[in-house]
Amino acid sequence: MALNGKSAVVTGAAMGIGRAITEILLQNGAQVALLDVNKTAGESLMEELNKQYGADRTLFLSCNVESEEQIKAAFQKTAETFGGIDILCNNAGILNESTWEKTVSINLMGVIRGTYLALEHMSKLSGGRGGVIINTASMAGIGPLPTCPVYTATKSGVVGFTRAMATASAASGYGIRINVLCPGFVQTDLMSNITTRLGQFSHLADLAHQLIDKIGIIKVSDVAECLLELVTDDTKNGEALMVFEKGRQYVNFPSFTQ
Ligand SMILES: NC(=O)C1=CN([C@@H]2O[C@H](COP(=O)(O)OP(=O)(O)OC[C@H]3O[C@@H](n4cnc5c(N)ncnc54)[C@H](O)[C@@H]3O)[C@@H](O)[C@H]2O)C=CC1
Ligand SMILES: CCC(=O)/C=C/C=C\C[C@@H](O)/C=C/C=C/C=C\[C@@H](O)CCCC(=O)O
Repeated sequence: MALNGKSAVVTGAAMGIGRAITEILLQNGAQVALLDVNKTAGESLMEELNKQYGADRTLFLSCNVESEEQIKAAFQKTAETFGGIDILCNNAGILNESTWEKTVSINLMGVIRGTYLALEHMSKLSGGRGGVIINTASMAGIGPLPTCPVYTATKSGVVGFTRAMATASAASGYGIRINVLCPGFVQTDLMSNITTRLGQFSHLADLAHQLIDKIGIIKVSDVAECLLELVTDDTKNGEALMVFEKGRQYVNFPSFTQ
């Protein structure tokens, strides 16, 4: 998919990986709707991006991915402003084992909600022009983290949901490719004060730091470059792309029918 003139939606766009995804999409010619629950950060970033890329290329919409109503309204506004939706990046997520129900609500249910609502705008079966959906999971969705079991569960769920939806989309004729991004440890706010985020597993903080030291920490731009590959390579559907200090690697899952 060439990005010139395409319209994208990025959730959790105001900071971290979502900001990097937004910027690489803009750099490659797309128009981007930035959705985030943090209105202050989102509006500030939009003003910065308007100066760099032009006011007609970005739109900030305050949106909590836990709310069906807010996502629905944001997608409708995006479609009205940009003339449709071609790309969705379900990126918003948190890490907090103390508020594990909220972690599930945002990380997994938010991705499912965004994907299903996007079908109404993107699927060729409902008048859309097809496109691509990229869900941000984590390497924790492939190699479980004992320090944050619920976070791990949400990311494993995003991997499984994405792969199932990719097959469903191909079989249904939606015209939508669906892939999942699995970063390792990335230098963002989510990585700050890790111990406080581990809840009842905070006694495993030393193990957490050992894992981080072993796996290494990458930059948000490393993740954004992988997202660009999954968006632009039309052969990619149902793929899980890991990215960590050793580089990028597609996950080879077992096949039971070939
Ligand atoms: N930082 C890391 O090491 C890794 C992060 N990830 C995933 O990448 C995604 C982005 O994380 P980071 O950029 O690291 O975090 P971050 O904390 O820097 O940014 C997350 C963004 O999402 C927004 N957000 C949070 N809850 C929201 C909600 N309910 N509705 C809308 N927006 C919401 C925040 O306001 C923030 O702007 C998350 O899904 C995270 O699980 C995956 C692998 C590694
Ligand atoms: C481990 C400390 C912790 O809980 C912090 C997590 C912080 C960032 C978010 C998360 O998405 C990053 C995950 C990175 C995981 C990388 C490697 C694991 O899959 C290895 C699992 C253990 C193993 O297989 O040795």
